Amino acid sequence: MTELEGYIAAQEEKLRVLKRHYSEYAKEHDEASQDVQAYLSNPINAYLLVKRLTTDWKSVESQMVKDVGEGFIENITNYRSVLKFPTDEDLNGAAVALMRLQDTYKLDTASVARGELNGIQYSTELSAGDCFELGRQSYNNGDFYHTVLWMQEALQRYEEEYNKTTTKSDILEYLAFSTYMQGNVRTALKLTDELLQIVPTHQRALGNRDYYLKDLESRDDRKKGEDGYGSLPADDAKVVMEKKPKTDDLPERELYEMLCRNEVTVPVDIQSQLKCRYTDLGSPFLKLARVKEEEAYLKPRIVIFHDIIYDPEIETIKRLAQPRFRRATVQNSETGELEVAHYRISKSAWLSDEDHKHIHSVNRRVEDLTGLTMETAEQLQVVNYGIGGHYEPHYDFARKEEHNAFKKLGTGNRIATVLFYMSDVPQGGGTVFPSIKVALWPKKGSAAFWYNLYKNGEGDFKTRHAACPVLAGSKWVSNKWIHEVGQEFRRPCALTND
Ligand SMILES: O=C(O)CCC(=O)C(=O)O
Ligand SMILES: [Fe+2]
Repeated sequence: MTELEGYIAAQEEKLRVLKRHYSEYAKEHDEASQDVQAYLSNPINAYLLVKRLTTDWKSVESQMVKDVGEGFIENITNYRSVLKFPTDEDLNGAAVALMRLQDTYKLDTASVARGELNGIQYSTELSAGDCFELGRQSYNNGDFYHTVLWMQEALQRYEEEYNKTTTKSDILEYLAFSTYMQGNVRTALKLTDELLQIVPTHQRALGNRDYYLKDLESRDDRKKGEDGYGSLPADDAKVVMEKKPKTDDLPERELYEMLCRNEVTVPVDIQSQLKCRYTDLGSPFLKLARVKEEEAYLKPRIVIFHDIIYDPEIETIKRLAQPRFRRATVQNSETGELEVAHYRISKSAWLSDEDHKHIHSVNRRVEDLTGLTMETAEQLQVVNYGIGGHYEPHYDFARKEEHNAFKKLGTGNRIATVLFYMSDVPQGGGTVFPSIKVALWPKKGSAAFWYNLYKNGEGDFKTRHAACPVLAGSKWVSNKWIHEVGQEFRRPCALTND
């Protein structure tokens, strides 16, 4: 901002000098043109005219070519090497996050454009240009469903805008083609005609119009029993249509999203069996400091410990994690390699006992709560989800077919998970278990605990869970993943699941 302000001031100064020169020229020109002969017969005028067209004019020219931006651009470039500016990829990520929120929480486009999320007014409105950019990002991702929604919104806002922030022809071009890709040829044709009324020579629109007309004809022919499918125009052929929603994961997906919207709850007959209690969990250490334990489900047993991690500890964890944050990764089930994935969007870092006495206390507490050894546990994983951050349904344990998972560690599979909530989340951000219809809502200071494996070592598929997208606020959690090795006497194994 400082550089831009400085640049504007320098540019204004340049224009001020040029304007002063101009008005001098204009004044003299007016006077001279009344009677050129008389004007030039005055030797002083003659001298001044020559001067104005030589040294003075050189100064005007040099002012005109002077690049006042150079120094400011240089400063901005220097800043960029120190401050990390967002990239085009970040812009795309932010747009995708908005679409994810829109889908998961069933937000209608007009409300989002008004800056309203689930009835709560958060931000300023989006301009037609802002909506257009969201549409354009969706288009570049091959997501024509959202392109149509956002281009329609852009169009509506464009009509109402006094200071136009985009052009109608640009909106129409994207809207028409995406409408076609969504399978609506007639509307695409209508929109293209509208575009051609504004820009009659628009080459792509003319080409698309012919194409849509042929497509319509061939559809009519097909109806008459003839064959032939249209193909895409060459320059658009690379865009592959993504159908929404994907059908293969529909049931779980649907449940997951419904749980995130708090539309599903645990069946009443199960709910009625759930208890909460103060307990020492059989730990001598907790005898004098019993914990608040609340059951969230029985098979598998999922419990919440309330007020189990303290604010000073949370502050330490956040402070230590922040500089170490990297984009969260997931393990490729075939290669065992860690990689970034669209289905897990967050930042994460690992903290160990040695990092701070608070980390040691937290780990010790996990041991007391669970009765399991921390000898083979992973370090504490700190995770921060921003707006739209999420983790789609997954298991914490490795499946049999994942041969490379956890092998290097030599500590067996992830027997149990303790998930600490280190922030409240104003909207969204639940931890949900689709197959048992459980939703846990983050509450600063509490923790969830469950076994991922049965006593016979088999994975419990009902523990499949997800972190819902954060709709408002920032979500902080810590994972403590406990492993099998060393638990032989603490959680003796059994021959069967139950
Ligand atoms: O953040 C959550 O609510 C769940 C996180 C989770 O499942 C994981 O990190 O494995
Ligand atoms: Fe998980």
